[in-house]
Amino acid sequence: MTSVLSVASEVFPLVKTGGLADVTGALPLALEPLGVSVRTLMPAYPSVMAELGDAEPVAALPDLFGGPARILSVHHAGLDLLLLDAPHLFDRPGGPYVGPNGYDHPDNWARFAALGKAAAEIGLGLIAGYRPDIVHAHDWQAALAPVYLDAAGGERPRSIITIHNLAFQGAFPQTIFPELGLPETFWGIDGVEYYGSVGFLKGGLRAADRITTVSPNYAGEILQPAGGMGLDGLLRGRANRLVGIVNGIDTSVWDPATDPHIAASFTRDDLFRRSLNKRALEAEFSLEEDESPLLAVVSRLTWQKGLDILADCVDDVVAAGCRLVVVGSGDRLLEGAFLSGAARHSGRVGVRIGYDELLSHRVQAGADALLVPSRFEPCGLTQLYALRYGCLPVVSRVGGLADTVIDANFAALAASAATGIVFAPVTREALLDGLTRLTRLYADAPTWRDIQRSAMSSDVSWTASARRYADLYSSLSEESTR
Ligand SMILES: Nc1ncnc2c1ncn2[C@@H]1O[C@H](COP(=O)(O)OP(=O)(O)O[C@H]2O[C@H](CO)[C@@H](O)[C@H](O)[C@H]2O)[C@@H](O)[C@H]1O
Repeated sequence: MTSVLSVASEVFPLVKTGGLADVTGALPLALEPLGVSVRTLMPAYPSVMAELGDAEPVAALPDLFGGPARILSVHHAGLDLLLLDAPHLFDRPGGPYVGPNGYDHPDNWARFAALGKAAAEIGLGLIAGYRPDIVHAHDWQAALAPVYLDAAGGERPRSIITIHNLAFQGAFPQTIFPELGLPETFWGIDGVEYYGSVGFLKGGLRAADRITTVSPNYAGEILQPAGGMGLDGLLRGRANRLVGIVNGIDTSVWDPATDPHIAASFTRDDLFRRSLNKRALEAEFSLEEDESPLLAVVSRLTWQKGLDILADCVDDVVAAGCRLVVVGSGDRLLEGAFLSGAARHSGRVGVRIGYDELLSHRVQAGADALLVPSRFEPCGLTQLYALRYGCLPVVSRVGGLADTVIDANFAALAASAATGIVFAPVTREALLDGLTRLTRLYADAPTWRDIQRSAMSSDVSWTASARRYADLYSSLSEESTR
């Protein structure tokens, strides 16, 4: 049995701001039947302590970046959790990364260096009777775990870092370097130094024994200057250590046949029941009730997601006879652009600014198509939920979107393989062209239903990808420490 310590700043269902949490919450469950036992280390934020504060203390770190910390152990939602209880770093209002004023917590460097340091200490035997074979760090917040393991030298677990989003690199001023407690030699190109700053992700990518990212196509894109966000040189140098494994989704949480959060359950064999969800969604967003295509967005509203391009097209979408619902939050200008679109087109466009997990289920169940015009997308999960719910994804041909959606071109339609619309490049013209193709297909009801059935038959589960992680873990744990 391979033993893995997974390290992340967010884990579904406890704390989620995006797709990272879905992955760190679901992957351990998919690995268990494959003989991989995963313990997950995450910060004990106030909401986590409120729910699980009576967890059992299993280790102490008397001085972790300016205060005492404990490691608590608890089982929750099928996960074997280790909580990093460090009140001086995590017991405060706000979100995991941002304070109530909307700005990053000023000591984020210490908060997440502490997460990496605690992970390394656990990897090296801090908890009596527990010594993982692998420490698997997710994104910049956990990226110092491989660095501290590397710095410790000697016998140590193997390390993996997974890039969920290269845009967030955890860069901090050089002045914090002495506080990290790393050897002087780690200030340099082979350590955490990145153009004169401390780069958490950069350090993790340098130190980890393996690097993974969340789709094969994105693994290729980040080796190019256009997709590498300044790290492509380093990544090219380590390309033989890099692998792309496409994300899955938790198909028990996202199952239209049993979903308790939608108006009417349905399967690929009784798709007519789906229209009850469409009616419910129209009512919820005060939209006119009709049979025109109902398009949807569920997303962080950011440049990455290309939603400024969609915001520019709202009038065209309505002119083409479609309706649109948008659920999301983020960039204030984008929020305003969609809200003003809704004000201009009352009854045709509905917008909900905010984050609402259950509403996202109702949208996937009721909308006809989900729009994901991302400029870059390491994998993307919403298009996977959409496939599962017969809500046809309209995606740009980038990253994991290109790996997971089969465009309804002539050949794919003839082979009954199409599962959505894929457009390129990421421009207003190409998006509108994709939407024109969509409305034509929608008008042809039998073809539309065929595509929905193919979409719903796509394997979006974790099964195949969990196997790939299990194989990676077992081959890596057999390698000896450098
Ligand atoms: N307003 C809202 N209300 C409710 N739910 C909302 C919401 N806004 C977003 N969500 C949910 O948040 C998640 C977003 O996941 P994505 O994978 O699509 O993107 P994200 O950029 O966060 O993740 C990063 O990490 C993941 C995981 O590896 C990669 O798939 C992705 O490409 C990468 O950018 C989905 O579960 C979605 O339903």
